[in-house]
Amino acid sequence: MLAPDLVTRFAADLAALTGEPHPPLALAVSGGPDSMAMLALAAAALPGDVIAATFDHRLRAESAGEAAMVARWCADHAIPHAVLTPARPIAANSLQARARTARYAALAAWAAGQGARFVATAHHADDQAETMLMRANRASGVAGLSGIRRRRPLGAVMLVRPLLGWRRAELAAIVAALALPVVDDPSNRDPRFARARVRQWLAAIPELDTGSIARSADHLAEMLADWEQLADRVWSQRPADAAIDVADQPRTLRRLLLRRLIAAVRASHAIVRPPFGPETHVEAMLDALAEGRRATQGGVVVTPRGTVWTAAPAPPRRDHA
Ligand SMILES: Nc1ncnc2c1ncn2[C@@H]1O[C@H](COP(=O)(O)OP(=O)(O)OP(=O)(O)O)[C@@H](O)[C@H]1O
Repeated sequence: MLAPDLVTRFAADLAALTGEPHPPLALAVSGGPDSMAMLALAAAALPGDVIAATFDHRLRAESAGEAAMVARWCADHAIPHAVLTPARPIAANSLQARARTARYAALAAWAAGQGARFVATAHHADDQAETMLMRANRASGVAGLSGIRRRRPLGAVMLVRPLLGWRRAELAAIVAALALPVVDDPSNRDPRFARARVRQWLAAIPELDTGSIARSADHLAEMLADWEQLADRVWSQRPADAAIDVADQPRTLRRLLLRRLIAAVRASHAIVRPPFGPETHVEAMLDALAEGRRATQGGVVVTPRGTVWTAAPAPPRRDHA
C-alpha cells in the first residue's frame, strides 16, 4: 500500500498543475522506475480516472516485452493501457530527437483520441537539475535554463509534469515499497552519455543540492511566465497578423515577440523545415533587425521597416544552383 501522505501530495501537485481537483489523466509510462511510480501514485490518487500508454519505439529487441510488462501491470489494476508504435520506422540520423518527436506526437494523438485533456510524464527534480546544468553548459538563455516545463500544450492536449517537485530517490522508494516491476535501462548509467555523467557527478559532490538547482529552474520559469503574459498583451495589439511593432520594447520582449512571429508564419504556411523550437537562438536575428537589416530563421524572413517587423515565408534556398 502507498503511504496516504504520498497519494495526497501527488493529488495536490496535480491539482496545482491542472487547476482541477480530480482531473482524468493520461500517463506516459515507459516502464522505467519513475513512470512506474507515477502510475502507482496516479492509480491511487485518481481511481477509475487514469489511462496509460507506452510508446514502443521499435529500436531495441526488448522494447515490445517492456511495453507488455506495463500492459500487464495495468490490466491487473484495471487501468486501460495502449501500446503505441511509430507510424514509420524512426530514421537513424538524430535518433534521440526523432524518437522523442515520434513519441510525443503519438502520445498527444492517443490522449486526444481518448478524450483526455492532460497527459503526464514522470520527469522529476533530478531530471530538472541535470537538464539545467547541461543547458548552462551550453550557454542557454532564460528559456533553456528554466528547464523542463511544468505544463505546455502538446497538440490538442496539455502535457504536465506532476513529479517535478519529487526526487528520484523518493520514486525509487515507492518502486521498492510496492515491488513494482520496472524496466532497467542501462543507458542511464552509460558514461558515454553526457546526462549519465552529469548524474554521476551530481551524486558525487555533496555540496551540490539537486533540489535547490531544480528550484532555481522554477524561479526562472516563473519569471519567464510573467514575461510571456506581457508578450501576450503586446502580441494581441500587433499592427497586422504577420507583423509586430517593437517600439520601446525591451530586448526580452522583442525576443518573445519575434519567436511568436516566426512560429505564427510557420504555422500558417505549414513550414516544418528547417526546424525551429524553444532551443533555437534568435539573438543574431534580433541584432540584425535592430540595425535595420532583414534576417531569416526557421524558414521565415523578417523585414524591419522602422520599428515594425514584418514576416513572410523565406524563398526556397538554392543550394545546388
Ligand atoms: N517509451 C515511452 N513510452 C511512454 N512514455 C515514455 C517513454 N519514454 C519516456 N516516456 C515518458 O517520458 C518520461 C521521461 O523519459 P526520458 O527521461 O527517457 O525522456 P527524455 O529523454 O528526458 O525525453 P524528453 O527530453 O523529451 O523529456 C518518462 O518518465 C515517461 O513518463
